[in-house]
Amino acid sequence: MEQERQYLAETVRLLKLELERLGASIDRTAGTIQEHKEFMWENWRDMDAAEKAAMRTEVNTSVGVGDGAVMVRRHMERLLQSPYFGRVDFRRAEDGEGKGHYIGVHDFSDPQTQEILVHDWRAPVSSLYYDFESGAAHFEAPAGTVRGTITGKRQYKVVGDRLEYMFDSALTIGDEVLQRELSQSADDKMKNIVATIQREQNEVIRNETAKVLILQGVAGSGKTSIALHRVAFLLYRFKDALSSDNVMILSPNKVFGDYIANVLPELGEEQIAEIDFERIADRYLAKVTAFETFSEQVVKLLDGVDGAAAERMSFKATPEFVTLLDRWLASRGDEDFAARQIEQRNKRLSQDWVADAYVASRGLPVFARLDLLAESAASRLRQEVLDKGGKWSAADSNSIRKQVRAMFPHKDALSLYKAFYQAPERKGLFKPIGRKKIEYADVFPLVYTMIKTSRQEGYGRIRHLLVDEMQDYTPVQYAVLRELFSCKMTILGDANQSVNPLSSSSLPVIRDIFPDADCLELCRSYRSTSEITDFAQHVSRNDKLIPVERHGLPPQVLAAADRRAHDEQILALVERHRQSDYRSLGIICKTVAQAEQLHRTLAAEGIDLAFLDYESTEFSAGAVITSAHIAKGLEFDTVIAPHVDDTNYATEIDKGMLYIACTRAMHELHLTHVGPPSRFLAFTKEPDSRPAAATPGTAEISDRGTRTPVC
Ligand SMILES: Nc1ncnc2c1ncn2[C@@H]1O[C@H](COP(=O)(O)OP(=O)(O)OP(=O)(O)O)[C@@H](O)[C@H]1O
Repeated sequence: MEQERQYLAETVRLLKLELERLGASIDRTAGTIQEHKEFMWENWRDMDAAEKAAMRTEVNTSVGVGDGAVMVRRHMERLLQSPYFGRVDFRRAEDGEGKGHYIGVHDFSDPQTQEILVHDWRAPVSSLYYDFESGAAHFEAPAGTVRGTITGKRQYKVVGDRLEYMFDSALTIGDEVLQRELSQSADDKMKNIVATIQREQNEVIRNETAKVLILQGVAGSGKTSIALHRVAFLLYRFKDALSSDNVMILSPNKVFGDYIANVLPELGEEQIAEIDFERIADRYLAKVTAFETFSEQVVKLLDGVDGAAAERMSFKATPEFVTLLDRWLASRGDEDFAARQIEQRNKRLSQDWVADAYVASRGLPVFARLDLLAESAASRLRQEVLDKGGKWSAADSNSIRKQVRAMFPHKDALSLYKAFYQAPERKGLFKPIGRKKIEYADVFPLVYTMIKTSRQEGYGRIRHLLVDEMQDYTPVQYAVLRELFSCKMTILGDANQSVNPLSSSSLPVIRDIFPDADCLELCRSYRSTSEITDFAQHVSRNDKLIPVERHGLPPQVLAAADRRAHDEQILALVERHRQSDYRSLGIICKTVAQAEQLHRTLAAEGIDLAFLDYESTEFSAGAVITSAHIAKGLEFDTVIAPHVDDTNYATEIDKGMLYIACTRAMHELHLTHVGPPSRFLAFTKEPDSRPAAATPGTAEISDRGTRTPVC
């Protein structure tokens, strides 16, 4: 113990010294930059081009050095908050040398001796901590595999220079610390989990080779956390080739983007850019057509769609649809183009010349071929006219472009896409909303048509794309992603949490789209108490799910005589939450409209709640009211699911929403209804299937390691 205290005290002392040194060095660099700038302002006129260029380079170099030092200072400051969280004692087989390796969020070495005092959790040696129990172990160092024996593993909770507790854990990363972490109140934003990453999660984080990695994980298995830790790992591992500017996350909505925004900065990395499918659609369709959004489609679905609309959605949500559209588009260029003579200012290009010129560009998208043909025809005729002393104007080139366009019956990608539905077997499967707006189901088929028929700029600078909520995207959306992002991808989601069963993708379908992908699965669920997980499992069963044992109050399903009594019940639950130690509360309704109405009712009673709808961009901590769709990916200490009446939750889509709402709860779940409860809660009336009552607030800790209480 004394040894541990000394190690911590020495590490903190050196960290503080290093911070001071860095501060002074940053000040000096800032001074140098300022001097250079002043010199430049004063002497700019007298400097020649070479001197100016040299000066600029010098300033840029100083700025680069300063930025680097600022970044290291940030890391040191972060380490000072908690210098390390783990230690692994490893004896190398090669020379029998044994050493304790301390692990924290960043590397830190003694500036004098260069001895590593803390290893970054992403460093090769740190994988020992996550991947092995006591006994034989190995890790991949740059020079090759290092083999040896783990003689001990220890976990710490260090705050500043105080050792709050530590555990010796011979086996996996101790349940004790994990239990403590999971029992805590939800943070305002998603937090990092470096201290308790589990082995199966580490495998996902440290996979360096997959071009595409598909991660299927049950609700609460840490998919999103793990994907963000994976980004941090890749940025560390490939720091020379990859920067945060090259990584992007495709997230379901802006609220979710805000919720996860802290994880990478907490891990010492810059935030990565975020995008959603709506922004992609907007980028390509803004000047083409108005379109229904995903959220509008969800609202429509929850209100109930007719059979024809369901058929249109399902048809466009299959891999076969992509193949069909692809084939049809590929043959348009040859089958629908009719070469004709071009004539301008009494000069002609024969039909054969046109046909040959068009054939020469085979392989390019059809509208690019037409543009190329028009350009070469105009250039040729222009030359002939000018050679004879004539004049050529922009109007002549335009006229040629028109003549060429007239050889292809489709004006643009939209009319081409509409023509796809003129085939008798597809009649009625395209139905615009009014005259100018297309349904959501047509949005990505149209974007795909645009990409396949004309040159479109993609996202070339992105080298790694994270795709969250993979089950909510259709094969044609993946086809669009493949065209726009020719980079590595981490694709994650849960087939059990689809928002729209009519147009979602199952794991096998996604696997077929990326046949070379590495597929990994996370089955342990960490978020909720065993009682809540068991309850949610009765709503929608997933046999693969393994709950992490942690106990709390059984979920309550509360009946109310009428609407007024129902709202009073919610008021009482909100009050109860206020009196508790829990911080965050999510009131999760089926739809945004229901959330809005209840928000108004509760506001009239003086309850202050943050209302999140599709326009919201920020995740507010504390008490929130929203819909299940928007709550996807979020979590709360306490969840209240109002109006779980059978009329409200009756369809498969409703069931999905109920499951999402229940699985957002970490510690407490309450459901309220008027009239008969939803059919999906019928199990609550069968005594045998109810989760066993547990003592509130007790956490079942399986005692794997020896506990050394400190302080
Ligand atoms: N190894 C771990 N140590 C501590 N906490 C963990 C660990 N793994 C996951 N968690 C916690 O479990 C919760 C769920 O994580 P996350 O939101 O990443 O899961 P998810 O699989 O994306 O969930 P969902 O699909 O249900 O939205 C978070 O509170 C996260 O901090």
